[in-house]
Amino acid sequence: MNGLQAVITQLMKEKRDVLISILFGFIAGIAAVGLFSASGYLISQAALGVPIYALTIVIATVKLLGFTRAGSRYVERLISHRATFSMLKHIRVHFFDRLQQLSPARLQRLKSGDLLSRAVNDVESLQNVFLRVIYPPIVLVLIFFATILFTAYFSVWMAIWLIIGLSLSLVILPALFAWLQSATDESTAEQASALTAEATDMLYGYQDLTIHQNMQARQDAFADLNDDYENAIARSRVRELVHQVLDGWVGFAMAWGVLAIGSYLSAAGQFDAVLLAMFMLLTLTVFENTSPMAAFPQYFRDNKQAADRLYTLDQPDEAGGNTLQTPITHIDFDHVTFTYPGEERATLHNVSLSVEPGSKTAIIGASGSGKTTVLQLLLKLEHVESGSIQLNGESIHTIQADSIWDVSNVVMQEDAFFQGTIRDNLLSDASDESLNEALRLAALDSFTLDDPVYEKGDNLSGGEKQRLALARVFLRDASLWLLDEPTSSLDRVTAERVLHHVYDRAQNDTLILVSHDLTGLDQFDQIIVMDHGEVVETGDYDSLMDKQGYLYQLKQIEAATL
Ligand SMILES: Nc1ncnc2c1ncn2[C@@H]1O[C@H](COP(=O)(O)OP(=O)(O)OP(=O)(O)O)[C@@H](O)[C@H]1O
Repeated sequence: MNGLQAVITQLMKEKRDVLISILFGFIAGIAAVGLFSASGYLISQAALGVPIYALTIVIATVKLLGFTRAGSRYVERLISHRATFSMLKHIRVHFFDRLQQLSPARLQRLKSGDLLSRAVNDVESLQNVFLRVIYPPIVLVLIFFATILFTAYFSVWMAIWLIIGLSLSLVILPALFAWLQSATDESTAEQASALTAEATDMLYGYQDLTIHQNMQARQDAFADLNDDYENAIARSRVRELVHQVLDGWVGFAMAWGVLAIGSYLSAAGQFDAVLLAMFMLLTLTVFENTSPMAAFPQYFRDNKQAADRLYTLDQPDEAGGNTLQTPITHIDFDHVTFTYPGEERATLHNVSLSVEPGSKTAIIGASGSGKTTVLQLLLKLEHVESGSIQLNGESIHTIQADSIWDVSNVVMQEDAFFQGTIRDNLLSDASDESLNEALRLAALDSFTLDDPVYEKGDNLSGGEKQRLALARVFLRDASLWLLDEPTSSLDRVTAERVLHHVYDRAQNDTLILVSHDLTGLDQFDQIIVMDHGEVVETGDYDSLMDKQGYLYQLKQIEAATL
């Protein structure tokens, strides 16, 4: 299902309102046509000196049509806007529902500004889907259809002439302008989104941009984007105006044509000349209704793109799978190759490794060698491209991601912190006593549970954030520990103290630690050395040192630089 179809599905939840507004839109439009036609007839008859009492019915009809037009227009506006706002509510609920189901990796990849733009601008712009894209052509076709039937009763030639005008106004001009638009520039929705993403980036990076004296360059880039956006809006408005003017000309040409056909036919005795004014005004009024079509191509395109952008999130992530019934014991990577979406270069090549139950594994290697990526694949934050990962002998594809998270104690390099208190950020409903104990184990005993935490943990140091993340895992009761450089910002004494507690708690559990630190590796059952996305060495500390391979060389370099 494409985006627009998905939006229409949400709109159809308000089917009753949609049908009522189309009905009243039609009544209002046809009443206007009737009003002006009857007025034209009245003028002709009055000019011919017909006594006023003979025109009472026509005068009453004109008045009635006037009231009908105003009343129907009011009902149509009320109901069509109610349908639109209800549709927006359904779209918002659906969007946030979908957002919650996205995998963290996919959510991470959406730039925050872009996401904001989808949630606000794209949803807002979809208010035009019914009011400016679906509703006008339907109502216009109905009005034209009724008018042409009425006209055909008096003159087939005039009806054919109106059909030509209808095709011009409803099909040819909108198609021409839609084509012109698609040939010239990208949609304003995309430009608005780029602008919001840039503004969000500038806001978040304000401090760094100022320190690195790069603010001016970013402001210039922002101003350029803003200019592009304003120019795109201006261009689309100009196109809309030109379309409107051409549409008006079509209306006038049609009215003159009707006059010419009517005059010719009445000279030939096939048409009553007293009806000429009526058909002139009928034509002018019916074509006046086509003015919303001038904005149709722009709205159609922008709404289609907004709907597509919003509903790309509807493409499901990999299907759920089974729940893990037992804690993870065996972990096996078999010739795993992985490339991040959108990247050309593979990050992991042919990685094979095995982790035994209850063992302690260290993954070491140069920065960028793919250590974190191994953990991300293991946590199903990213999906394996070729090769396989087996947990307890079962393919990771068939296991639900949250059932892996359930049995894991995870500290990643950048954990998220929230505005609130230390207690809130421990993400646990354990007793205060347990929370304080976790803080103590993480060497954060100088903090109280009620100490404030700012947005994104801005009032915490790098090391405090790491310790808070460790305190979170001390509060969990999982048997697989996945720690990605959990103490890299801590001084050596504090790091050793905290890690001591980790090893103590993980005594009988399986632990994988990603680290740059080459000290203490002899405590591990297995060391995996990675380089450029490959596993270059695996073994325990003594065997790797005896082998005098990568680890040995790294130790030599470390010794030489100390
Ligand atoms: N989300 C991402 N999108 C694209 N490329 C990525 C992404 N995350 C990491 N990479 C790239 O993948 C490679 C491996 O990254 P990874 O974080 O796994 O390395 P690492 O060994 O953990 O590095 P470090 O020790 O510096 O944390 C790097 O070249 C990095 O640029």
